[in-house]
Amino acid sequence: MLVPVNLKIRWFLIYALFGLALSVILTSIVTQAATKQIEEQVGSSLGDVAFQLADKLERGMFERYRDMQVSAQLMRSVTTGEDRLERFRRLLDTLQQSFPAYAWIGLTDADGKVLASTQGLLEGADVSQRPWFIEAQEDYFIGDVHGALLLEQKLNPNGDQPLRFVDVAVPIVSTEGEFIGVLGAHLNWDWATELQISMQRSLQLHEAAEILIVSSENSIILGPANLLEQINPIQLSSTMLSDGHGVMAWSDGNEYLMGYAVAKDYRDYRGPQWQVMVRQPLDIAYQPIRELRIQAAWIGGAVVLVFAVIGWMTAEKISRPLANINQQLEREVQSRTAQLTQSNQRLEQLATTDALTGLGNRRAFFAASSDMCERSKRLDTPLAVVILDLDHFKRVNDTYGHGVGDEVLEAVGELLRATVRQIDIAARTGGEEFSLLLENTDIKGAEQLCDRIRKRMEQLQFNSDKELFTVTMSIGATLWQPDESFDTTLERADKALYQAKESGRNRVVTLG
Ligand SMILES: Nc1nc2c(ncn2[C@@H]2O[C@H](COP(=O)(O)OP(=O)(O)OP(=O)(O)O)[C@@H](O)[C@H]2O)c(=O)[nH]1
Repeated sequence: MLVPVNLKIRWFLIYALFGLALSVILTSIVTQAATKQIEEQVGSSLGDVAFQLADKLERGMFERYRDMQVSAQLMRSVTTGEDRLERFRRLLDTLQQSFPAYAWIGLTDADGKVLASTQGLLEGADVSQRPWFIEAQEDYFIGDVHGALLLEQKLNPNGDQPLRFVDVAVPIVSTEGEFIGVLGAHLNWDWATELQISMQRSLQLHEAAEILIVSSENSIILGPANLLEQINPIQLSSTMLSDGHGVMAWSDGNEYLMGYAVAKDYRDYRGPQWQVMVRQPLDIAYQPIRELRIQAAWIGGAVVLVFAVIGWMTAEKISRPLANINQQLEREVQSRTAQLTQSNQRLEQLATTDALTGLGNRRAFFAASSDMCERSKRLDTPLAVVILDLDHFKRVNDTYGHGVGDEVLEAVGELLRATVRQIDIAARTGGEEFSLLLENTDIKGAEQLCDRIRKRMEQLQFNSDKELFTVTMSIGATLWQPDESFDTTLERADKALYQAKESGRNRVVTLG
């Protein structure tokens, strides 16, 4: 037996949907976990690079600050001697050679006049209005990135890119505690660029990752050319101010996975507080997740397929017995319905049939009368109503016994059945009383038929133990009038019957 197709499809779909839901949930869990992991791993890797660069920058600046401090110590102890300035110049040159990023180192007097400098550059110049000189009169000074016009002309007369510098300056105070000058250095900012390039190598695995250095005034002092000098749009919250990583939206509308670090101070030394940011576009950082999603989609598709196939096969197994039961039930219901219909028909027949003669009973007669009156009216055809009553039937019973009487009644039933048409109604409406409804029959036709019945009855011979005998019947007939009730018609038929009895029995009387 075949399993119904829609049941299989339903089962198939339920399993497929279940598989789909399962793979969607699993994919979402896996990709969420992977996203977190990538954020954590890539973010901390970017953060590490930021931290290392911040540390290198800060350490570099700290070392320059120490260079200046040590040199200043040396210089303050050398206050005499004609070649004093020449010795200072040599010291500064040596210092410059020890660290090539020194673009210029100079010693000023207390009024800001350059006394000695590397390669004698700007000697005699007045730098009293320069921030590094002004600030360094009080305490050491670490300046942010800036250009320097005079130095630029000397050091880079044909350069395409303007030079940028950071300043380190310390006051020189005599042993008596008197301020006698400033030792200042301009550090070529290319130094930081080199550090940045060297760190960039650590980012090889992070495609499109960029390093940015932000000044204490929140301006981008190192990074991609299009971002230089711009204000850093990322507002690090107070909880982020130290080192860390996270996903952040940039002012270009893109999101970046970003590691960041702020250069740390050393003991009493306070550096320039540069902030290093290492950022990778989020869509590139999340590339592995996209790949994972594609893989998960393939696996999910396979899971859905497997589930669907299981569903299809299970449907065979589960639905076959169900279908069997269903069919059995259907057969059972059909058979029970047929039995019930038969029983109902039988009951209906019993309720409307006279058991002795097999003709319709009184109930059937009246039920049929309303239909026939209706049809007669509609078709405008006459309807004859006849009442037949056996004559002296009491005598038959009394003389030959009730059983013989019944046989007579049965014979009347057969006679009537055989005489009337299929469309007519013959019923036993009383003990020895019968009635007919004759469709499309006028009073003349009714009279002829009744007389035929009467004659046949008269001729029927009955056999009792004692003798042969005959029974006659009296018949009253009339027509149903469309404007009258059926009871009125019956009363008229009964009246005709009465007249037949009164006028000698074994006759037919018709009324109207
Ligand atoms: N055998 C038999 N007799 C029945 C049955 N039903 C009624 N009878 C009898 O029919 C008789 C009817 O008698 P009455 O009403 O006096 O009428 P009648 O003897 O036919 O006289 P008229 O009708 O005046 O000719 C009664 O004796 C009833 O017992 C039946 O089913 N079987």
